[in-house]
Amino acid sequence: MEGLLLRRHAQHMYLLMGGHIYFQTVCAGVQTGLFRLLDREPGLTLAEIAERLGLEEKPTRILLLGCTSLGLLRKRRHRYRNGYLASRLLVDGVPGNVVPILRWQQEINYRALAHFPDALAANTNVGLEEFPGSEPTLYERLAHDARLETIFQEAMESISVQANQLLARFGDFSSVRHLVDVGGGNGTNILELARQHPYLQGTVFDLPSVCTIAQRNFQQGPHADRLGTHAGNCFTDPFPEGADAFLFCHFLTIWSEAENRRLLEKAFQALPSGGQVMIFNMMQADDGRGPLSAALGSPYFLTLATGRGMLYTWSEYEHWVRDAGFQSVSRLRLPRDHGLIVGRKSG
Ligand SMILES: C[S@@+](CC[C@H](N)C(=O)[O-])C[C@H]1O[C@@H](n2cnc3c(N)ncnc32)[C@H](O)[C@@H]1O
Repeated sequence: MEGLLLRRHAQHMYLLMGGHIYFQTVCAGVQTGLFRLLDREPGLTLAEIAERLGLEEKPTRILLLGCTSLGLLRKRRHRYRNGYLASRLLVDGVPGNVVPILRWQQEINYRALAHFPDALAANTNVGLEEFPGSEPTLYERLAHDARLETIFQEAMESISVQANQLLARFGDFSSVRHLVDVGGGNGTNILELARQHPYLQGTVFDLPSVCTIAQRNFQQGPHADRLGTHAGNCFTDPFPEGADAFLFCHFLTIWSEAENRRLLEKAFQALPSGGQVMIFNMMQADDGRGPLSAALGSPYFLTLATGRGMLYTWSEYEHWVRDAGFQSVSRLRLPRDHGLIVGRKSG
């Protein structure tokens, strides 16, 4: 019995200790084009795969062994096919694929997260030293590198695009006329909201280099007349005027409690009576036991993004919203560990 128990724990230990290898195996499957190849031509042999990918047979064997034992490929006799996860999530171009997220993890987060233990000791984002520049946040440093900034924004879009559909579908925007998306990134959220709500006017309030990307996306789309950008720093510049709702979408996870309180108070001051504040992101359970998404997301904010954020609990956000002056605070639980908290400025 004890042997069985130990074996099960040992299996779990493999998962914990081999995480870096698992991750690189998945990335290698994407980067070599293996999953794309098997999507086009399922049932190839080792030799055929090696030949088509332009690799030697031995490294191809290692890659196939890794992907098969991780459940990403299925092997029958001598032939390989994509498993469910690989075919749904790891093939470029398949709707809902996570390839941009993997690219972000690999090119931006991976090396930086090796500094996690140091970040715990220093209580700041020491992982930032992997990126040139002197600015205190990842977002500002990315402005020096257009390639990395695009990788970052595409990953955010990929993360947000599914979640945003939940926001647009379940959030109540019926009384909103002008929504400002604070830290709205490349405009994906507001584009989706504008598509679903024909009377909604939207503004992305983000750093200048990011607003350029959002503006380009708006001009290419069908709602250019209703969408715009406002370049600035949400802490040091005034919030745009004329909004009756401020949305903080995957944004308050970045900052400290004190900074979030400041942002919510600033939103309260800038809103007319009846105006709303909306917080939409992954939520940590009030009992602090998870979910896993919150546990895995939080080290990124400490070690790299700003050194000041994490995935906070529902109750923390609700307290801050109330303390900022909002009333009728409500929470809406959504799939993918997401949630929407809304507060209203009473008239
Ligand atoms: C995690 S991304 C979220 C993007 C978008 N809201 C979404 O849900 O996909 C954070 C965004 O905040 C922006 N940002 C960071 N610091 C900012 C600041 N001080 N003022 C305004 N925007 C900022 C970044 O440029 C980035 O687009």
